[in-house]
Amino acid sequence: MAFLENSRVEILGFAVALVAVTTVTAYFYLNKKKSKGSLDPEKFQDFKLVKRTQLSHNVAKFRFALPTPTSILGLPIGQHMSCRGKDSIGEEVIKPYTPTTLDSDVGYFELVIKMYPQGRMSHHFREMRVGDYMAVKGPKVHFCFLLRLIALRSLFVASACLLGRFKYQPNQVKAFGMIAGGSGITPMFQVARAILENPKDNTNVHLIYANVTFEDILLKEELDSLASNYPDRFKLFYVLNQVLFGSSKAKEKQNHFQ
Ligand SMILES: Cc1cc2nc3c(=O)[nH]c(=O)nc-3n(C[C@H](O)[C@H](O)[C@H](O)COP(=O)(O)OP(=O)(O)OC[C@H]3O[C@@H](n4cnc5c(N)ncnc54)[C@H](O)[C@@H]3O)c2cc1C
Repeated sequence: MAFLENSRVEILGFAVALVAVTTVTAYFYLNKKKSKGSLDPEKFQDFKLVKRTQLSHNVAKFRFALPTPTSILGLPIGQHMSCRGKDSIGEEVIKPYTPTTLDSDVGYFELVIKMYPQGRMSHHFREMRVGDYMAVKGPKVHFCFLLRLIALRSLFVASACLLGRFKYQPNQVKAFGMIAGGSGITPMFQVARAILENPKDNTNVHLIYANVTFEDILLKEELDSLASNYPDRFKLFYVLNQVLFGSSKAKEKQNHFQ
C-alpha cells in the first residue's frame, strides 16, 4: 500500500515537472517563432535614439530607430519590454516600458516617459541625447505568473498566457472598459490604438484616465485625436485630483478642457 502511495506521489511529481518543462520550453519556442521583429526576449539589443521631444517639464517622447527603415518592433500588443540604463551613481537599472507605437509604425518605436526627480531610470532618460543607444529586450517574460499557473496545474490557462498576460484579438468582446492612471496610460493607449485603427475590429473602447493635475495628462493630443476620429467607438473621460493649474499656458488649456 505504502509502495503504491509513494509511486503515485512520484508520478504526480513527475507529471507536474513535465508540464512545467514543456510549458517553459514551448514559451521560448513560440516566442522565438513569433518574434519576427527586432526584439530578442533573452538578449539586450541597442537601439539608437533618433528624436527626443519634450512634452512637458518632466515628460518626453523618445523615438528609437529599428535596424532598417522597414523593420518592425514585433512586440505583441499590450505587452512591455525591459529597458536597461544607468542611474545617477552609474549603477545598472532595468525597468519595464510599453511603446506607444504599433507594428504599423515601421522603422522606429517610441516611448513616452515620465521622469521623476529621484527616479533611477528617469535619470538615464533625462541624460539621453539624440545619437545615444539604449539596451532593450522583450517581450518581458512573466515567469512568476507562469509558474503560479503551473503550480495550479492549470495548463490550459498557462498555455493561453504563453505569449503574455494579455493577448489582443479583434472582436473578442463587444467593448473594453479601461481605467488608467499617470504613466499607466501607455499600454492602454497602445491597445486602444490597435483596436480603433483596425478596420476589421468593431470593439468599442471606454477609457477613464486619472491624473493629479491637467499638466500630468500624458498623450493628451493623441488621445483627443482618437476620440475625434472614432467618436462612436471611443469614449474618453479625464479625471483630475486637483483642478488648480500652475502656468498661464495650463490655464489656457484648462479653459479649453472645461
Ligand atoms: C508594464 C509597465 C509599463 C510601463 N510603461 C511605462 C511607460 O511607457 N512610460 C513611463 O514613463 N513609465 C512606464 N512604466 C513605469 C516604469 O517602469 C518606471 O517605474 C518609472 O519610469 C520609474 O522608474 P525610475 O527608475 O525612474 O523610478 P524609481 O527609482 O523606481 O523611483 C520611483 C519613485 O520613487 C521616487 N524616488 C526614487 N528614489 C527616491 C529617493 N531616494 N527619495 C525619494 N523618492 C525617491 C521617485 O521620484 C519616483 O517617484 C511602466 C511600468 C510597467 C510595470
